[in-house]
Amino acid sequence: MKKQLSQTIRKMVGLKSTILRFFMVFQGGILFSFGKYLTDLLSGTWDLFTTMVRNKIMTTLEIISSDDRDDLFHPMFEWLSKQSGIQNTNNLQLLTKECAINDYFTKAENSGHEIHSEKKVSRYNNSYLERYTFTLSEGKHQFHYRNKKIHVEYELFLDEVPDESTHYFVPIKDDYQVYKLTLTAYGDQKKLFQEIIKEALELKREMGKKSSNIYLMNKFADAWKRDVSEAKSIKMGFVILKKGLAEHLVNDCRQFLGRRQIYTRLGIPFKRCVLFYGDPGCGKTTTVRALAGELGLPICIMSLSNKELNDDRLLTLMNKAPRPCVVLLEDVDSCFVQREASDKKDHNRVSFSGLLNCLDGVGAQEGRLFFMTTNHIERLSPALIRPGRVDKKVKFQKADKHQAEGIFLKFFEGHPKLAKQFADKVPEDRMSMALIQQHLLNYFDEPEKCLQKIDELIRECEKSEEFQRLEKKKYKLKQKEIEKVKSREKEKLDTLDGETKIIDVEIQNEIESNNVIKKRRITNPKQMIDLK
Ligand SMILES: Nc1ncnc2c1ncn2[C@@H]1O[C@H](COP(=O)(O)OP(=O)(O)OP(=O)(O)O)[C@@H](O)[C@H]1O
Repeated sequence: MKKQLSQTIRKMVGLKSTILRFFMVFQGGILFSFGKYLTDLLSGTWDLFTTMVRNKIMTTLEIISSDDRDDLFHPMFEWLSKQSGIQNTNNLQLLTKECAINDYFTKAENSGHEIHSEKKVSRYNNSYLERYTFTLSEGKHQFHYRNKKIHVEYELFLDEVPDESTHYFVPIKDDYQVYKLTLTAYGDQKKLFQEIIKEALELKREMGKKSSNIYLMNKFADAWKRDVSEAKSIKMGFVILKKGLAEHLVNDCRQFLGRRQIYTRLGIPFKRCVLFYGDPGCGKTTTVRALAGELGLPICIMSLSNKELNDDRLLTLMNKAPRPCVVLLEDVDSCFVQREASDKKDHNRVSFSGLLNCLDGVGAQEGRLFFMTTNHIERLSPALIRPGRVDKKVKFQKADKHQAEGIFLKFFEGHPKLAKQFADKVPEDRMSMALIQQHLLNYFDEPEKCLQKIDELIRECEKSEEFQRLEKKKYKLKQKEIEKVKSREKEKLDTLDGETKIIDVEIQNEIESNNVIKKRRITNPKQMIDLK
């Protein structure tokens, strides 16, 4: 009985202590949570208060680098690096760069930075410049602009970045590096910041003139990324096309760009679409790049066979492209073989209707110059290339005499005689410009050898199946032409009543490689003409 009682008392005491312990922990938890809530509230209120005070007495300008826009970050960074106050700081970053001498793009890139050391080095007969410069480093800096002190904070975001619209932090995608520049000055300095922005914009224009202005799709195919490889923009003089074609294309584009008001007045979408078709390596892509360079427009290049690209992303890209700009859609045949193909809609790919929406959509109507390229025009759906959708079709053929001579002169400027001989040797419309370029590159320093060795290349080409096919085609066309001329002459002879007359027969045989005009003088009309 005693034992039982003592056990019951012990149990009750144990229970009580458990309850007591539980309450103590609970109480502690409540106190901790309350404390945390209170400190959060206080720090939040403090942040709000300091932000309000800062906004009242200071002006702040934030610039965030972003890969999907033609933003002001890089020009602003360049501009800041030029400011003497920034250069005087002890908080600098070393930028090591090697560039080809006379590489104006790289020079422009580094123009503002204090040069720590510069050394000329020679490698494989090329001169390079090894340059060590100081640039803005991460952290806080300050400088004076128009007698006002400006504080600069340069931050790098590795995991998250503040979203522009919501201001919440959002995760950064894999291949993005996001930087932020914050400029702060006391007082209402909006005007001062506007001046700074103006100067940065001017610098951006300068940089834009010298850089490539090429935009490529990013890894996710949902945004444009400026091509930072040191590819420069090329001009029309770089490509050697059939006589008159380059001028025609430039004039056509210039005319279009100058007709915005006419298009608007007539209610026609302000866009132009040109299809370049023909053999590979004949200069379709290069011509589009050169046209963009000549017109001083940015060029956005996209390959429709990219697996990441789909209809939605294509539209997004179109809306995000700079305006006006040149849009190059490469190898359109690879995705849009036939209209029916769109029925089997693959969600990871661009559908036929997706491309049509992209060409006809609102995003396309802002002075966009579309260029589509294909090696197989016959595979394209007629709906894609109908008038109104495609305004112009240009065929790119293999090199003619004029092109062969031009490209030889491009490599060996001081050898016009050799260039003529070279062009005489190259068979018309049999070799692509890319193939001839490869040959010229093989004998870069030896123009005579280059001329001599072209015979070997021609012999090799003659063995190829394509060459044989083209030869057969040429033979058939020639036969047809001869038949036509024969029947025309026969008709004329039948109407001559046996009189002796002089007939000049002119055959401009386009199929003939040298475009020679053949003349036959026939004194006796009754004589049979053999033109073979
Ligand atoms: N007309 C040309 N003038 C100068 N260079 C040319 C010309 N055509 C081709 N090339 C040279 O050949 C290479 C390939 O040219 P490009 O890519 O423009 O050809 P393409 O017709 O677009 O070929 P593909 O159909 O295979 O895409 C480039 O390096 C370019 O320099």
